[in-house]
Parts: sequence; structure tokens; C-alpha cells
Amino acid sequence: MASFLLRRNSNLLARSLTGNYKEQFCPYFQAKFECLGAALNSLHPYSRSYGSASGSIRNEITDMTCPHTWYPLARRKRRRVFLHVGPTNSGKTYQALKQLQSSASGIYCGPLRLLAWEVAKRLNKANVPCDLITGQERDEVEGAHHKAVTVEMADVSTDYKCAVIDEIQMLGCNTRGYSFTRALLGIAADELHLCGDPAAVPLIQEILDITGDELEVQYYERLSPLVPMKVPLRSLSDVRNGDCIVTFSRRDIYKLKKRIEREGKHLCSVVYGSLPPETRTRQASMFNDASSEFDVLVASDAIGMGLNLNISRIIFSTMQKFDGFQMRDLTVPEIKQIAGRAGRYGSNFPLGEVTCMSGDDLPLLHSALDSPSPILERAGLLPSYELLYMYSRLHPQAGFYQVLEHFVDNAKLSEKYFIVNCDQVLKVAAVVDEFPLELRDKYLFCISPADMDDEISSQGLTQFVENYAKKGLVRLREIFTPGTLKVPTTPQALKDLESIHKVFSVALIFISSDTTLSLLRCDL
Ligand SMILES: Nc1ncnc2c1ncn2[C@@H]1O[C@H](COP(=O)(O)OP(=O)(O)OP(=O)(O)O)[C@@H](O)[C@H]1O
Ligand SMILES: [Mg+2]
Repeated sequence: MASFLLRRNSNLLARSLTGNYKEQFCPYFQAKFECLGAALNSLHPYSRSYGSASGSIRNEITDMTCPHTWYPLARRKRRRVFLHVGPTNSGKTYQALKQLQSSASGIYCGPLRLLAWEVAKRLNKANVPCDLITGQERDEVEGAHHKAVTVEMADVSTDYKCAVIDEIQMLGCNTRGYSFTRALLGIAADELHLCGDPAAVPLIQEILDITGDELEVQYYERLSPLVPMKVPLRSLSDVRNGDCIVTFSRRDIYKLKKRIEREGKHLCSVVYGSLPPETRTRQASMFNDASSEFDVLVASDAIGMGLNLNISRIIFSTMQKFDGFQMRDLTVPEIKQIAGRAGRYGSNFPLGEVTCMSGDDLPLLHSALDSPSPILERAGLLPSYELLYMYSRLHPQAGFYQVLEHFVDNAKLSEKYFIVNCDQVLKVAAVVDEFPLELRDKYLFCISPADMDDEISSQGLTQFVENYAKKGLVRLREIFTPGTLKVPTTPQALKDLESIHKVFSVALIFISSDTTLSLLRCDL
């Protein structure tokens, strides 16, 4: 790994930028550029500074009320959209994938890397060659006309016969929502299948009313029962084959694994968000494989969406999680999604059960499973590079941080949309503004999956940016000394290794991605 090089303006980076550049220079942006050019030319050269540009042009650029016009290729079609909605384990994704599989070309967009992997594996097994593309990997299959991708990698500049967007209710997510909105508005497919929670129906109906697409809603019922238990799990010695214990911190995951394994009856696989994706896949496969000794899973909500694992019973060790700001109760959709992993149709366990480790948590579990998810009101958006570029032309003295912050403050939105939380992007912007970089390089760093709340990851990114700005070249061996990475023997060493992996992931995005500008920060 240490031999990776990143060159400024390398072919790949340039390709990734121009690829997206082309995609976004649609008539909508072209018109705005022309407007902006005329306005700048009409200004006195010395007055072209922050705050002095024409207010009406600024309003024009920050107008995000019609995001559907950003995607001319999709707008040229009248797409046939099928919205598959229903509870978990009701066959929504299965039906959508059947259509994808029988189409001449297509793309599957999912919220989790594990889901994209599951779909690619399934299509390839059915002799439909399918590429797997996520923020960190690109597994290309000869002759493939199908792709399974994490939604951030959805390609809006290619014409497809069929597309699937899974877990479409995520368009309301406060951080990743904009990628789902982009895929919904932008994918140019004759037939588009959306799968998800019924709570998304009214919002999608309203959005697609404006795009002029043809929409059909199909409702589903659960295929096999999910039984909420009346009693909690009394002790870890009652854990049995096929159980999945859910908890949210790495420390608790390993503590539970150790305690269960100490009983001497089971071996546990672990799955959680900051575990590198290949490791997550391997752990999930070991658990799913009936012949392996790993018959119990200890996992966070990284297993919480759409996945088909051989789980018989979900056991919530806690009903609270830290959401980056505070400890809070799990929401109704989160509880239903996680519980819905038990007893998947066609798995080794035709009946699913769900319970908690504490009896005090049972009322919340039962009421959540009985409640509908709250209706979604708005879909997420994020200003594109092109909009920010135009805005920065009006404010040439401003750094990227200021440009983004001001843009978001001044953005005009229709009532169906909101701008997603930009805190992480702004944290990276504050770092990149310290270095002499072009706006598009800064933007690229800002949307990379660097975790600025993690000390090692944020230090790695800073060093990365510094080397890049100085030499236009980054040698990873200058950031990490080769040979110093060891198999971790303590929890802290494991955490550090996961953080280092995040820095390598940023490097990979710069080196291997074609659609870099469309990447979102997290690739779960
Ligand atoms: N008609 C069917 N024939 C055979 N297997 C099916 C059928 N429908 C669904 N399945 C299987 O049932 C399981 C659950 O289906 P699927 O993943 O489509 O559910 P879902 O409604 O998308 O659930 P979630 O909301 O959790 O994503 C999968 O393993 C799928 O392959
Ligand atoms: Mg599904």
C-alpha cells in the first residue's frame, strides 16, 4: 500500500474531474455560467471582491429550487418508475432485482457496501456479469453491462435500461440524503425501481410529479413472521446458534464477543461501521456460512438495512446510541430495520424473533415494531461543485469554507428539499483553506471520506493535503513508514489501525475513482 502515488493532474484524477465536469455542464449550469460571465464583465475590475457582486446573480446561483433540471439526460426520458414499499423482508428488493437481472443494462444503487456486494455476487452467480463499484473498490467483470454500486457512486451520465435505488427513504437522511436525491432525480434509466419504506411514498409522488415521470406504487407484505419476544434474554449463556446481538460501540462489540466466547459454546463474527469493508464482508460471510464455526454475530447498525443474513434472533443489547452529539433512543425506523434482519425468507431460519438484553427496553421495542415510520417531508440536497465554483467567482477573496458556508446560508430551496448537514465538509474545508489549492482540489478533499473527528484520520488528511499542495505528489510512505503496521494486540491498536485504513481510503478515492466528484463522504 505504501507505494501508492497521487500526482496532481494525473490522468486518473483529471479523468475523474472532467468526467463529472461534463456531466454537470448541462444547459441549466451553462445558462447560469453565461449569466455569471456577463455580470462579472459588467462589474468594475476593482469591485470584483467579496460582497460587492451583483445580488441578483448571487440569488440566481444559490437558487436550488429546481434540482430536477440539473440532470438533462434523465429529463429527456419519461421514466417508468416502480416504487416497491412495505415492511422489511417483504421481497421488495427481490422483485426489483428480478427486473434488473432481465434487463440488457442496469445499475443497482444501495446504501451499504455489503448490500452492493450481495447484489453483485447474486447477479454474477446468475450469469449476469456485474461490476462492483464503491468508494473504496472497483471490481470490474469482463463484458458487464450491469453495476452494483453504493449510492454515492451512482452514475448520472450513462443511459441504462433499468436502475434500482434501494432503501430510497434514505433521501431524508440528514447526512447522506443528497446522494439518494441525486440518484432519484438523475439516473437516466427507462425503468427505475425504488425500494423502501411506505413513509417515503408522498414525497416521492410529489417529486416525480414535477419531473413528469410515470409512477406506479406497489405495496408488499412480510414473507415470514417476525415475533417480538415477551421476555428479555436472561443471560449470555442463553445465546444460541443464529443469534445476532446488537450494540453500537466498538468497545461493547468486542466485550460481548469475548463474554459469549468465554462460555465456550459459540464463536462470534463482528460487523461494525469502522471495520474496513473487506473485513466486514469476510465476517458476514463466515457467519452466513452454515459450515463455519462462527455461528453468532455481534454487530452494530451496520447490518441494519436490506441485508440478508442467516439471523434467527435479533437481541438488542441497548436501545440507545451515540449519534455524534448525544446518546439518544433508537428511532422507530432504526428499530424496525435492525429487527427486520431476523428470520429472512429463504434463510436457515423461517421465523424471526427479536428481544432485548434488558426487560426495561421491551416496551420501546414492542411499540416501535407496532408503529409506522413518520412520513418523510423533505429530501436532502448539497450544492454541487459547479454551483460552488460559480459562487466562488463572485467572492474571489473567500476561502472554500466561507464559500460553502455563505452558499448554504443563502440557498433558496423549495419546501420539499433541505440541505444536508455540512459540518464534516466544513471541518475539512478549514484544513484545505490553509493551503494553496484550486477550488476543485479543495472540493475533492472535502467530499472524501476523511473522518475529522478521528485524530489519526484527520492528521493523515492534513499531511496528505500539505504534501499534495507542496509537490503535487503524495507518496504514502511519507505519511506512514512502511513496515510499521502490525497486527493489533490491544483495543487501542485496533482502533488506530482502523483510523489508518480510513486515510488509505482517501488515497484510494483519489487514485481509482472515475466519478470522484459525485462521491459522498461516507461509504458504509
Ligand atoms: N418470490 C421470492 N422467491 C424466493 N425468494 C424470495 C422471494 N421474495 C423474496 N425472496 C427472498 O427473501 C429475502 C427477503 O427479500 P428482500 O431482500 O427482497 O426483502 P426486502 O423487502 O427488500 O427487505 P428489506 O426491507 O429488509 O430490504 C431475500 O433473501 C430474497 O431473496
Ligand atoms: Mg431490501
